[in-house]
Parts: sequence; structure tokens; C-alpha cells
Amino acid sequence: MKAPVRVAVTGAAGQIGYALLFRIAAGDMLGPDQPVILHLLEITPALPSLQGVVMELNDCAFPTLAGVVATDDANVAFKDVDYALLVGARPRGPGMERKDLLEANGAIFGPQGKALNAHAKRDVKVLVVGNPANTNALIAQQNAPDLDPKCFTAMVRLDHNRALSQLAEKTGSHTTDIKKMTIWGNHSSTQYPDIHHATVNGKAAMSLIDQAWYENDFIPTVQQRGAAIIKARGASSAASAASAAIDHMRYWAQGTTEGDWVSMGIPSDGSYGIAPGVIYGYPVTVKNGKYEIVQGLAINDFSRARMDATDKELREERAGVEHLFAK
Ligand SMILES: NC(=O)c1ccc[n+]([C@@H]2O[C@H](COP(=O)([O-])OP(=O)(O)OC[C@H]3O[C@@H](n4cnc5c(N)ncnc54)[C@H](O)[C@@H]3O)[C@@H](O)[C@H]2O)c1
Ligand SMILES: O=C(O)C[C@H](O)C(=O)O
Repeated sequence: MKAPVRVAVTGAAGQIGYALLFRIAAGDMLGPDQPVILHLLEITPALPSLQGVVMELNDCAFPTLAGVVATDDANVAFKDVDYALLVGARPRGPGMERKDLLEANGAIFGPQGKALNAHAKRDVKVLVVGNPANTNALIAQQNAPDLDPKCFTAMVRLDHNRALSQLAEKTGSHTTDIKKMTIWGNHSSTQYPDIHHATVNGKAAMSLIDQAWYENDFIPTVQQRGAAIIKARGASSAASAASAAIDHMRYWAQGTTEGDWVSMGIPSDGSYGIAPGVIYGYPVTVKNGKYEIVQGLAINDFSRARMDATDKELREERAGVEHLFAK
């Protein structure tokens, strides 16, 4: 067994938290030889409920669970953490405008960015799941001036996995037969799931499907999947979101496989003509805990228009929250 690492999870008493904590504690995220100390952050009124979750975590007697800290203080929650999964966010309520949502989340992700800046390990890996995930990640990053901006990422892995599942079903294959799937841009309905570079059992994905299915079925299904689940379940995706968060962190920590890549929301460096600084879904490879954008992909006009549309949405979201950035 290795020395334990510290993993913070915010919104730990919520529904994603309930699907996520037990898998992290069981070793699904960092491996069966990596003990974890969980740092769980909740708002004060949710602490009794969180205590119940802690009781259940202990009752599992996981070999890889080395301790649990449960708190309503971000300074305690982020102390010396190696990983931080920021799940807790303000959901959109009735009559709330997007602007109100961004403002409410600024009040969460600004202070959490500051607390990470003050207390987390200098190479902390931060994943923002709470919506609007990309712009919440930007707010946290912009309040953590002493951390490398690349420490902050947002989750588009659920979209990536949804795209794998849709393409596998259409082509009668398994998700593991598919390589080089890409989600460009925002975790929102403007995201662009791109299969131009994907292969299914080594064959170009685009040669196995027709353009009409791609345009009228695949893309909108992936873009609208979150809304479809809310409609069907009466609550937003939880187990699949938790599973995607595990995948995002596992690949970031352990690396991508040769000949394949994953999609991560990361700070744009201007690659592919995207506005520098916005947290944009890119295809990335990972080695030794560092991600790199896959370069040199051919982008046709169809893709260009969609990549630009989701970039535009992210630039607009950024313009709406710039007043929340640390001066
Ligand atoms: N990126 C994605 O792919 C994706 C997918 C699904 C859901 N989500 C988002 O994830 C978020 C969480 O979803 P959920 O279903 O678990 O919601 P939930 O309402 O069940 O749980 C959220 C929890 O966060 C807590 N919380 C609120 N403010 C907090 C704060 N300042 N610090 C710590 N905890 C805080 C709440 O008390 C609650 O327990 C939502 O924003 C949802 O939209 C993102
Ligand atoms: O909460 C939502 O809007 C949906 C969620 O982000 C999802 O993709 O399932």
C-alpha cells in the first residue's frame, strides 16, 4: 500500500456525492493500492445528513479508506488536499435567470478557489462538476492566483461517455471498441461532440454512419442527454455523473492509453482558435499527471462553426462573472 492521499469532495451529502464517495473510497478512482483520506465539505444545515454518509462509509470497512474529515469549513476541507472534486453548487431554481445562477455560484466558487489557494497541495488536481461547470471552474481558478491555472478543470467526461455509448449502440460495437472521441467546449447544450477523428474497431467512425444521423440524431442526443435524464428521472443524472468524475480523475492521475485520448474541460491556450483562458472541452492525452491538448487535428467547416458557437457561449459566461475574479 502507498501512503494515503487526501481527496476533497464538496456537496458530499448530495445525490452525486452519494454515488461518488463510496467508489472513491473503494479505490475505483486511484487504484486498489492507493489509500485515500476523504475530506467532505457541506453547508452547515446538511452536516447531520453528511454524518449519516460518514457512518455508512465507515460501515463499508473499505481497505483503501484511511480516514474521513467532514466539515462545513472550506479551509479545513481543502487542507493539504491532492485532489478536489467540486460537486456542490447552487441548482437553478424556478424563475432564476442564467445570470442569477452564475452570481449564486460565484458566492460558492470564489471562496472555494481562495481556500484551495491557501491550503491545497501546490499540484492539486481540481475537477469542477457543479454547473455551470466550465465557468465555475474559471471562477475558482481566478481566485487562486498562487496555483498553476492548469490545476483547474471542468467535467465534460459525462458527455464523452454519453457519446461513446450512442456511437457504440449505432454501430453495434462496444464502447471499448471506440477510440478518439472528442467533446469540444462547454458542458451545456452548445457542446460539440465530434466523431470526425474517432474510430470504431480501427475504422473511421464517419464511414460507418451517415451525416444525417450524425447531425440530426447523435449531436442533439448527446447535447440534450442531461435534460432527457431530468425529464425521465425527475432529478439530474447522479450515478453516471459520479462515474464520469471518477473517470476524469483516474485518467488525469494514471494517464491515457497509447493511441487514444479523453475529453477534459481545461484552460484554453488558444489552440484551435479558441479564446485563451476559457475552460474549454478539448481532446487531451495525459502522461505523469500532466495533460496536453491533442494538436494538429483537421477541422472542417461543419466542426469549425460548432466549436466557435460553444466558444462564444463560454466567452459570454466569462464576461458575466469577471467581477468575481480576484483583483
Ligand atoms: N458536469 C456534469 O456533467 C454534471 C452532471 C450532472 C450534474 N451536474 C451538477 O452537479 C451539481 C450537483 O448535483 P447533485 O445532483 O449532487 O445536487 P444535489 O442538490 O443533490 O447536491 C448538491 C449538494 O451541494 C451542497 N452544497 C451547496 N452549496 C455548497 C457549498 N457552498 N459547499 C459545499 N456544499 C454545498 C448542497 O447542500 C447539496 O447537498 C449540480 O450543479 C448539477 O447540475 C454536473
Ligand atoms: O443538471 C443538468 O442540467 C444536467 C447535467 O449537467 C447533466 O449533464 O446530466
